[in-house]
Amino acid sequence: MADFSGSDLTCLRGERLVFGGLSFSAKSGDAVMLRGRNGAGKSSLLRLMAGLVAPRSGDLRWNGENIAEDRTAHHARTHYLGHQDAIKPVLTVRDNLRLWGQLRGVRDLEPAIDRALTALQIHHLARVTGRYLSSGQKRRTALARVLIGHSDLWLLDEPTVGLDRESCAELAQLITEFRGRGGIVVYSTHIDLDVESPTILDLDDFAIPMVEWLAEQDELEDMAPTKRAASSQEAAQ
Ligand SMILES: Nc1ncnc2c1ncn2[C@@H]1O[C@H](COP(=O)(O)OP(=O)(O)OP(=O)(O)O)[C@@H](O)[C@H]1O
Repeated sequence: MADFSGSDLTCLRGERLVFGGLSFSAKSGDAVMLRGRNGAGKSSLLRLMAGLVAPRSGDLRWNGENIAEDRTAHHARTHYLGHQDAIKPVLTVRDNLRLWGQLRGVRDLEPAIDRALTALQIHHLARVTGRYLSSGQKRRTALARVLIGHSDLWLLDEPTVGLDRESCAELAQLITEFRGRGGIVVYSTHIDLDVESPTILDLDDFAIPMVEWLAEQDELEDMAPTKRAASSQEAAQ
């Protein structure tokens, strides 16, 4: 039984504190749905969960171990699907999937690609190059990547964008099957995806009001001379 949790997370993007005091916990078979207004920090949280950026404070743990301790292990167990489909325009759909599988060191790659193409109903597009795909077909190809190779954690940022109603239903079914195999899925969406009883994490509940953010900036500025004094002392020693 796997356990994925975050405690007291604060996220800084650029110079802006996006959210603070955010905690969550998920176990094998769980689904966590992120929601919140535009800019609330759903993508940012997914990037923290993927280990692509570090939280400003707080930590993320997999089976009790901080994911920052072994990023390679965390990347190996995680499939992260961001906003960008990252489909190479000059490669065919099959070659895109093959490249991805090779990068992840997937064994028995060709049958795995066939299964993913079938699951996403894009087998007929296998020989089409990326540049000729519609946005929905690109999204399905990106989702097919998630099915290639073993993973314990799916992090899906707006997976339904560009998908028609039928594809959304198929995605919900793939999520159900993944959960049935003990996977944990965290996803953001602005539309209703038919996923059974997800835990809902509303990022609006963790927004840091501008006034608090400004106070924090003042604190940081006040701290700066102290830090400078400390580092010049350190240099003198
Ligand atoms: N690369 C970046 N550099 C600086 N600030 C960023 C960056 N990316 C996002 N932000 C800021 O971080 C905040 C959170 O953005 P994020 O994309 O995580 O929100 P979101 O909830 O996913 O939004 P949406 O629903 O519009 O996709 C926003 O205020 C945004 O302007």
